[in-house]
Amino acid sequence: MAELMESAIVALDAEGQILLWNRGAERLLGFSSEQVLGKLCSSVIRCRKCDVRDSVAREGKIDDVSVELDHVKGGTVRVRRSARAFFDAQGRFAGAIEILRPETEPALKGIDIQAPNKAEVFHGLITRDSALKQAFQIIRNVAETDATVLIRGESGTGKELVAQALHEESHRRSRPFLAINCAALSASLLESELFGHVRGAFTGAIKDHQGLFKRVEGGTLFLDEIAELPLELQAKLLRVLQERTFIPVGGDHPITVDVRIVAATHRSLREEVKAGRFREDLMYRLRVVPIFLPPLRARRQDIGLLLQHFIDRHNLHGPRRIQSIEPEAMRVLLDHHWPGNVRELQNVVEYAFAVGRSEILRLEDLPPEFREEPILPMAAALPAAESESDQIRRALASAHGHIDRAAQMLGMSRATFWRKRKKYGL
Ligand SMILES: Nc1ncnc2c1ncn2[C@@H]1O[C@H](COP(=O)(O)OP(=O)(O)OP(=O)(O)O)[C@@H](O)[C@H]1O
Repeated sequence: MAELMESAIVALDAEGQILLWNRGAERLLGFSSEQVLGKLCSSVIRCRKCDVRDSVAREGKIDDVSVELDHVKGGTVRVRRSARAFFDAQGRFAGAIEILRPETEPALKGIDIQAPNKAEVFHGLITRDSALKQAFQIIRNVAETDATVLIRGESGTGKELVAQALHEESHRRSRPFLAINCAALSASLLESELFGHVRGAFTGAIKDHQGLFKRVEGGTLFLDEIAELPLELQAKLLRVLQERTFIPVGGDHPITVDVRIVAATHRSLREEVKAGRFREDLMYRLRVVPIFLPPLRARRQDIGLLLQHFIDRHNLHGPRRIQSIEPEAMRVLLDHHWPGNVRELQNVVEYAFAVGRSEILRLEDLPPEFREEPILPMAAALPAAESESDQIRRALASAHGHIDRAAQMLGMSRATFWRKRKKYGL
């Protein structure tokens, strides 16, 4: 208890007005309670890039998020912020209580994040899995460097969240984080999107267009599905990595940029190099620090944890509450192959909330593929009335997450299949 009294504790209402400011907060940031009570937190401690309150309202809590706050003497203090929301009688977000710890202090007692099988929360990623916890540690270690990071993992394993975590943990956190999917655009559009173009570079280029590399200056650029980057653009990316310069489409002089690249792939780049589709020199440049995210089926202990997490989130906001999971439904969920990983699990919970009516999550509240194992040899075998999203879901389940095979089953190109999957959140 004495320790809690020493911690910096702050309470805010839904608008961000400061309701409570204890002695610990006075010591940490230098402002007296008289100076801050009743004022807007954004005008006093001016959190850098602080969307923390939005997250608390949405998620009900945040754990150990790194933020930068103003100190009374000028300058800033980097703190780790944990918060719990409180709600009014109608269930509306009414404010939050926060605990702030200086960045250098060890984690809160009682949250022993290193112990095996204990859940660890890291920038929105939750896990009990030791391989994923190791990945978090690598992220913490390399975040402050400018080393290029290559994240490998199946779709829905949290690659984009990891890239964001790297950005948030790095000195670039107050600069932009931008992401692009290299599989979603044609080569020429992708080139223009990445590097920009000058007026008159091609028909329709009526004015200069700033590319992502320029817009992200000082920050982090996340290149998802990097294995799909066309060969001609690979040379251009290599140049950015080696010389920190690029030439916009149609331009005639190089532009210098300071950008950290984080790339991700669900394929082995080594295999792509062997097949002649990816430049070996670029692979080495990109995978200075490789981070592997295991699929959900390889970390079964996370299934229950994530189910609970997503159910809690819905319980907090929606009209319906789920208090327990029927044993048969739980068995099916634990046995599932999870080709779409955490994203798929998130969607299954959403489906169950939309379809079910009781406080118990039952087998019949799960999507159809959980009730009968799908056998899907060809697109022709699909029931005519099935929606496109259901077709994609079934194809993915049948192909055990193999994107190429699933796309082939539905007679789609990889890129089209990918786009549709993203559209339906599968
Ligand atoms: N460990 C985790 N804990 C909580 N949520 C997670 C976790 N991993 C992923 N998610 C959630 O799952 C969804 C998919 O994550 P994300 O977009 O980062 O995956 P991805 O690997 O980048 O997928 P894709 O390759 O298909 O773009 C997001 O809503 C994310 O918040």
